[in-house]
Amino acid sequence: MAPSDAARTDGDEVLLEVEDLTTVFYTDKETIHAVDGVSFSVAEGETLGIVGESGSGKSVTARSVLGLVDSPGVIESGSIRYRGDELTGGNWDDHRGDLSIVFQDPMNSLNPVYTVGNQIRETLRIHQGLRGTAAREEAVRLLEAVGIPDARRRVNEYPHQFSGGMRQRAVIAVALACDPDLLICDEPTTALDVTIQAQILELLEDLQREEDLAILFITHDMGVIEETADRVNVMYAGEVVESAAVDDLFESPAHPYTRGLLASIPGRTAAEDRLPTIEGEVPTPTGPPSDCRFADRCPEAFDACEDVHPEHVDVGSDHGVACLLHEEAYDHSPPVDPASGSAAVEGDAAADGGDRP
Ligand SMILES: Nc1ncnc2c1ncn2[C@@H]1O[C@H](COP(=O)(O)OP(=O)(O)OP(=O)(O)O)[C@@H](O)[C@H]1O
Ligand code: NI
Repeated sequence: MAPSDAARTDGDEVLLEVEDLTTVFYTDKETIHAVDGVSFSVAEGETLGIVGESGSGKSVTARSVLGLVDSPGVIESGSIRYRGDELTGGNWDDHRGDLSIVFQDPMNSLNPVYTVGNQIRETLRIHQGLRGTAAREEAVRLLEAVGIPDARRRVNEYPHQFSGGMRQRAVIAVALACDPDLLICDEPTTALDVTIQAQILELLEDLQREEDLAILFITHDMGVIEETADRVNVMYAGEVVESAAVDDLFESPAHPYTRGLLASIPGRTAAEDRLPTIEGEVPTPTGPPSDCRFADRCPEAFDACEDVHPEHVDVGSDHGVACLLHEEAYDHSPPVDPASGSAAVEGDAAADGGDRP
């Protein structure tokens, strides 16, 4: 049994299971381990967030899951299973419509020379075999479902006649036309202004409920994670460095990188005019890891962090972290055993012989 099976406690069926996924780009200059030993699973109807700075491997993870990694990239090892079926090795075609993706830039996802309705109907034809009136009606229904007013008229318009927010809604309608069980959203709101962003997030939430979708939600924004995700993977330089339920992660972040990302959310720190940011940037992972890839930016790093690659350890129920601060052999944190901690305080108080009134 895979560790992720054992860790899952709810009754929902596991839809997507990624295990030890490694995706490598062999460029002329270097070998980039863009995704390096990543494991996670998504249950039916769940939203799993993937968060991390630019270059951490979020999009390559998404493209790997969809079988869209192109040369010079290859899925080097690992397993991607959809409802138990292995997808790696070229078996994506059996599940093409089951997984669907919404990218960041709606203008690149829509073809400017076809009407929005045309593009939805084409997807309906390929993935659901719908044609003629049935396809036309379903296209209108989908545009209504994603909140486009006057859908019956607008279905005949071209992408450039839509505003940015409406275009992203149209892209989501195209993605839904596959009738997917899992929707992968790769920074779907990053190109939109804040108000529109909030509306799209709300739409995704509604759709998830109504269409019983699981969502893999990719963003660099912890604030968006808080609003959308049930569970979250924090990625850094190709690796998942922490994973937990969202509430858990926000209450007790275990990785210094996670704490850094959380500190950059507006409103969570006292000095709101100058948000703390993590100095430096994500390194390009050019070989198998021999250290903690975050060590040189980490405020809590110690010597061993430069020589030892941290393994995932459990720090709570369904809460894992890869950081030497949490490996016993390298324990640099103060004693955490609450029982012995309180016993020591009582002992001291008794020995002091009544300092307190
Ligand atoms: N086609 C490619 N050829 C070579 N390297 C690539 C290619 N695509 C991605 N990479 C590398 O893989 C690593 C991860 O990239 P990825 O796009 O997944 O990051 P990301 O987390 O999605 O970042 P962003 O927030 O900027 O979208 C980066 O080092 C990137 O340079
Ligand atoms: Ni990306």
